[in-house]
Amino acid sequence: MDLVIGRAGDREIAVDAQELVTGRTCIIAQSGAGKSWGIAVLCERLLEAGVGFCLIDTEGEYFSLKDRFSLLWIGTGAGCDADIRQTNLIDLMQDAICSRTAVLFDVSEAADMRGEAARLAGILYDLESRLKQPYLLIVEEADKFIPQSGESVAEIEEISRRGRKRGLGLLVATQRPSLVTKNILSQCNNQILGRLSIENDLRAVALFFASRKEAAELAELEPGEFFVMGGLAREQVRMRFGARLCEHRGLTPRLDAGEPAVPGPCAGSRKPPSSMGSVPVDAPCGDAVVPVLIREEALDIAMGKRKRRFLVLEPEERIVSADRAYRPLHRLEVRYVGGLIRKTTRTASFVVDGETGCIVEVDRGLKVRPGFSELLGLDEAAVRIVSGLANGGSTLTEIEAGTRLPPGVVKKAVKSLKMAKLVTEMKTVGETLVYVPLLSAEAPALSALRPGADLPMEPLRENPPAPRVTEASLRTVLKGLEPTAEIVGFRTFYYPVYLVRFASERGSRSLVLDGCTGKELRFPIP
Ligand SMILES: Nc1ncnc2c1ncn2[C@@H]1O[C@H](COP(=O)(O)OP(=O)(O)OP(=O)(O)O)[C@@H](O)[C@H]1O
Repeated sequence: MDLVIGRAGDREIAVDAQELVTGRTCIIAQSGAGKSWGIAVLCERLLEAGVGFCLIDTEGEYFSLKDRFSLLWIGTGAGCDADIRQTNLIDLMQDAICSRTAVLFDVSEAADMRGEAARLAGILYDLESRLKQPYLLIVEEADKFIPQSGESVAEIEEISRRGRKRGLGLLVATQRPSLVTKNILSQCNNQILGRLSIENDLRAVALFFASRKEAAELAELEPGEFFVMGGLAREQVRMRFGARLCEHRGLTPRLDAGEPAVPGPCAGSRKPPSSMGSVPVDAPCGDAVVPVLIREEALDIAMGKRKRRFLVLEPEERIVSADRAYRPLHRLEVRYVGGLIRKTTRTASFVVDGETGCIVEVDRGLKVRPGFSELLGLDEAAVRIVSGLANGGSTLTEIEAGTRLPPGVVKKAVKSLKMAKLVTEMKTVGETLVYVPLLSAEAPALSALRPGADLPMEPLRENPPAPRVTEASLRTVLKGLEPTAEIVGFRTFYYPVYLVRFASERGSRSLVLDGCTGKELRFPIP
């Protein structure tokens, strides 16, 4: 039996249901790349075909399947069909296997997630040793249950080794293959692989590809796109999972750019107003992008970036610290009048680093562009002058003509720009001085700025640093660049980074690692 799960161009892509249900499959992709969507599509197709499965739901994100299908929801919350702590799981699972009923085993609020998963896997294995009915166990967030370092749930390992003969298949999903035990990954004869960009993770799935070059193609995939490989499909294929029949509850929470920032206990001043008393430690302090990298991996990367002693006289660096921190980022929405031929009202949405004023492009990680960093702290006139200076330089009178600013204002602004080392007098033409800009990067045009991707967010429950760059300082810079610019949306969120400090006999240095990709982020020193 074939199950149509998606498309490659105009071709429908189907997987072999027998292989899916009784084989060993891994579905791997970084956060936001469409794993839960893909798993839900697989579940919907299995439900349509009347094939039994049990899904260990760690986030409580699959219960919308009940909107359309009949399945059993075992969990702890209100509305569940059976309570995970009170039900007779052996009888329930026996009935489910025999009647090919799908079961949602929701451990999202269970006190002991691993314990519950172990109990379920043990019961399934024992029942199937006797019943031998095709049935599939789906394990979301496999790194929690079968980690590479630390103890695996033995019952799940056993299913991966000996389940097939009993008709009991295993599908494991993870966003971090490097953190899942190789014992199980290497047993997966079917693979559904989506976008990955962390080097360790690409290395961990390289075993499924003929060459490193092929594996590197994973970094190019779009959300929703996967390679289907192994025995599942007739040939290795790059495809996109199809539409969902039920609502997708794992939707990435969107930052609402238009909403004004609510000054919470941690926004702006870090001290809560006295009337609020002390803030509980776990009170949310804002929205933070979900980190991907764990500290051990950040340390590995830091070790690789250490300066090593090759010559006797070269200093050897030591790692002094590597700590996770949250960097404030501002998402701005700006309205302005633009257009070369016909002037119309336009909007630009973009993200600015709250420490330096750099523009950050948010994709799967951050890309840092100089942006406004050199212009912060200048007044509107100085910004207009330095960003408008011709490369070959301008005289004071030409600046006046170009900016339409009065002579006194131009003189004062040029003086402040000289002090900030952002302009210099290059030459004299007769008696007249010519000023040239010293900006290391051109200020970006508003029309060139992009909003970037929405990354998965969670509430931040620790005190983040207060941003140095304020809405008011950005407003001044934007007005200088484009007099019609108005900020119509401003929201601060937090991005995970690792701050690594090295020391040697010659001094110390620091670097910032992206907490989602592990890449080094080069921010200018404020
Ligand atoms: N095949 C698809 N078609 C349309 N939209 C998709 C598809 N796959 C993913 N998306 C979009 O991408 C978003 C993220 O997908 P999903 O929730 O499946 O990510 P994920 O890999 O499970 O992330 P995480 O591991 O953080 O839970 C979805 O909310 C949906 O909007």
